[in-house]
Amino acid sequence: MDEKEVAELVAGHVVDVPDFPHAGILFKDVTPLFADGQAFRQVVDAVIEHHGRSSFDVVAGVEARGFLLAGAIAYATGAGVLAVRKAGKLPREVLAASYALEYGEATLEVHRDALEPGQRVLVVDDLLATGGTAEAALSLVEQAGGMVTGFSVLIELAFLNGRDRLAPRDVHALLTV
Ligand SMILES: O=P(O)(O)OC[C@H]1O[C@H](OP(=O)(O)OP(=O)(O)O)[C@H](O)[C@@H]1O
Ligand SMILES: Nc1ncnc2[nH]cnc12
Repeated sequence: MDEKEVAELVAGHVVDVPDFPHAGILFKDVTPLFADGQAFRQVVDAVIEHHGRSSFDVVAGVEARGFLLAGAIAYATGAGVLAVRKAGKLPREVLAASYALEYGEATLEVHRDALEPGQRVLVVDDLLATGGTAEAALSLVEQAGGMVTGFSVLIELAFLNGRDRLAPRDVHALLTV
C-alpha cells in the first residue's frame, strides 16, 4: 500500500467521539483499527517499511495504546519491546520524565537498566497531540542510553503542533488530520 492508501485505511477505521474525555475534545478512537486484523497488519507493516526492519533493536511503546503497536512491530521484526510506563508501575529503579497535561501533570518511567548503551530504538504511539507524551518518552529512551532511530504514530493532530515540540526529530504519522 502507498502512503495515501495507508492514510485512508487509518482514517476509515478511526471513530471521532466528541466531548471525550472532556468537553471540547474530539477523541480519535482507534480501537476499530486494532480490532481489524487485516488493517492492523497493514499499519504494522507500513511502520516497519517506513523505517526499515533492520533500523532498530528495540521498539518502545508508550502506555497504553502504544503498547499494542510496539508489541506487534517487535514481534514482526525480532526486536525487543520496551514498555514506557505510567508512573508507579515498574518495580525497580526507574528514570522518570514528567510533562504538562491539559489539567495537571503526568509522568512516564522506564527501568534505568532497560537499554544497553547505544541500542537503537523505534518509539511508537497511537497518536501525537501536543507532543508532551512523545517528548517525555523520547527523552527517557535517551536518558536510558538508547539512540532513537525513529518515531511513528498512527495519527497526528496537526493543529496542536506536537511535531514542533519534537523538532529536530523526524515524526512519521500514518495519518495527519
Ligand atoms: O501528544 P499528547 O498531547 O501528549 O497526547 C498524546 C497521548 O495521549 C494519549 O495517551 P493517554 O495516556 O491519554 O491514553 P492511553 O493510556 O489510553 O494511551 C495517546 O495514547 C498519546 O500517548
Ligand atoms: N484527541 C485525542 N484523541 C485520542 N487520544 C488523544 N490523546 C490526546 N488527545 C487525543
